[in-house]
Parts: sequence; C-alpha cells; structure tokens
Amino acid sequence: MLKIENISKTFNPGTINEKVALQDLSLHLAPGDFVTIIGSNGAGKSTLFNAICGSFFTDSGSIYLDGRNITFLPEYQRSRQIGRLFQDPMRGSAPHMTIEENLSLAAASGGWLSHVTRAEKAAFREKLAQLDMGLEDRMKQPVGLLSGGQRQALTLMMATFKPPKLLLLDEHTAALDPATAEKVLEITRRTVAENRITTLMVTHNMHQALELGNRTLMMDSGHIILDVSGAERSGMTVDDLLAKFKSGAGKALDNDRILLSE
Ligand SMILES: Nc1ncnc2c1ncn2[C@@H]1O[C@H](COP(=O)(O)OP(=O)(O)OP(=O)(O)O)[C@@H](O)[C@H]1O
Repeated sequence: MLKIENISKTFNPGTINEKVALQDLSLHLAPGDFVTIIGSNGAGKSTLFNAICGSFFTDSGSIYLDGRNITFLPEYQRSRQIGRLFQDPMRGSAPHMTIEENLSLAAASGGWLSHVTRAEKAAFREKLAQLDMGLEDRMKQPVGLLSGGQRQALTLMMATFKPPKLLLLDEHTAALDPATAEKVLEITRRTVAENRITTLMVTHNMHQALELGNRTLMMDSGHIILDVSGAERSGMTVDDLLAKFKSGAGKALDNDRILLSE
C-alpha cells in the first residue's frame, strides 16, 4: 500500500543550520498494516509524515501509494487519499462551523455539500453515536465548543469518513488526559480494524507501541533502526525494546517523554 524507497531530506543544506532529517530511508507497508513508530528526539518521525503527505519534496528517493508514484504529487492531491491527525486537537476541524457542517465537508472530501439530506444527517448521527461521547445530540453546535478529546474523536471520524488509503497519526492522543486518551485510542483501534486502514502511528508510549497494531518501528537520526512484527514483537517487553534501541542506535534512548510515560 505504501512503498518508500531510499528517501532522504536535509533541511538548510550548505548552511550552518544544515540538518539531515531523513537518511536513505525505505519502508514498505502491506494493505491493512497498523504500524507504530517510536523514536528519539528529532529522529525524523514528523519529517517522515511530512514527506509522505507532500509538505515538501524529498531530496532523493521515491514514494508510492497503492502502486501510484506520488513522489512529486502536490500535497493537496495526496490529502484526498491520506488522512492525518496531529497532537493538537485544534487541527483538522473548523472551530466556527458546526459538527454537522464539518462532517458534510468530510463526506464531500473537502468539497461543499450545499444541502445535507435527511439520510446524510441520519448517517452522521449514527456514526457520532458510535463515539459514545454524546455528540449525536450536539450536531448544530460549533466544533470550537468541544473538549480536546471530543474534537480529536471527531477529527478521526472526519479523516476516516471515506476510509483513506493511509492514515497517519502523529501522537494524536498525547495532549489528552489519560482516560480520554484511552477512549480515543479505543475508537482508533476500532475504526482502523473495521475499515482495515493502513496506518502509521507515532507514539511516545512504549506500551502503546507494542500493544497497538501488528508492527513496530524505532527511529533514530533519520533512520529506521528497528522493525519488529510477528512472534518477535508479541513476546517483547518495553525493556527488550529499550535494549534493542541501544544496540541499534549505539546509544541509550534519550527521549524523556518516552522514558517518563507509563
Ligand atoms: N522545516 C524544518 N526546517 C529545519 N529543520 C527541521 C525542519 N523540520 C524538522 N527539522 C529538524 O529535523 C530533525 C527531525 O525533526 P522531526 O520533527 O521530524 O523529529 P521527530 O522525530 O518528530 O522529533 P520529536 O519526537 O522530538 O518531535 C530535527 O532536528 C528538526 O529540528
């Protein structure tokens, strides 16, 4: 579903601020893969997502989505096939528009539905009810009134209303309190499984990285230094993962947020 071949990205090349963010990175995802990513500070996780989404073109290498070469496809065209959630729940939905209007936009894939039919409203209600957050009774309220968790759940629903070919989750529960984060994660797990959406999820929680999905990557200095799945992964503990990081990166994991997370 996603084939990344030898991509590299250097920011500010030839200047004192030169930063190699991705180095000759390759990654293949099969349809339905749910891959968690964990890594050191500045490892290149967000840069990898930006490269896949087309926020910039990579310096070298190629990116294929579902067999199509998207290496030089503009970002707005990729966004029709790639859903993305950020850490900040304020991104991804329009605060001054109602829940219903936001959902109509998602249903129209970014276009505008001039009139929401009764059937569409009923479909929105049903999907909102599945979130179990009471949003089905607040469809005429502006999204800006929702809590962070409600908004993140709504954004996830919008991003997957028409299941994308690829879903990118960039620490999308990190800004939520633990109970809300757990709820949004459960919705994520269900949505991804029901629609078999190929998913990449960055997390700083090592337990989450091992529990969710079917494969875990560890990144450091623009490289993927570890890629585990199957029996090797299911028998792994957080300590095993830390030890693997050390042997792969040649240094201990330096990300305080990861080390301090439960
Ligand atoms: N637009 C940019 N211009 C210059 N440098 C950048 C830019 N984007 C990222 N970088 C640098 O590239 C490196 C990788 O950054 P990136 O944000 O991808 O790391 P990350 O793994 O997501 O880190 P973290 O977990 O700390 O958020 C960092 O050194 C960062 O400062």
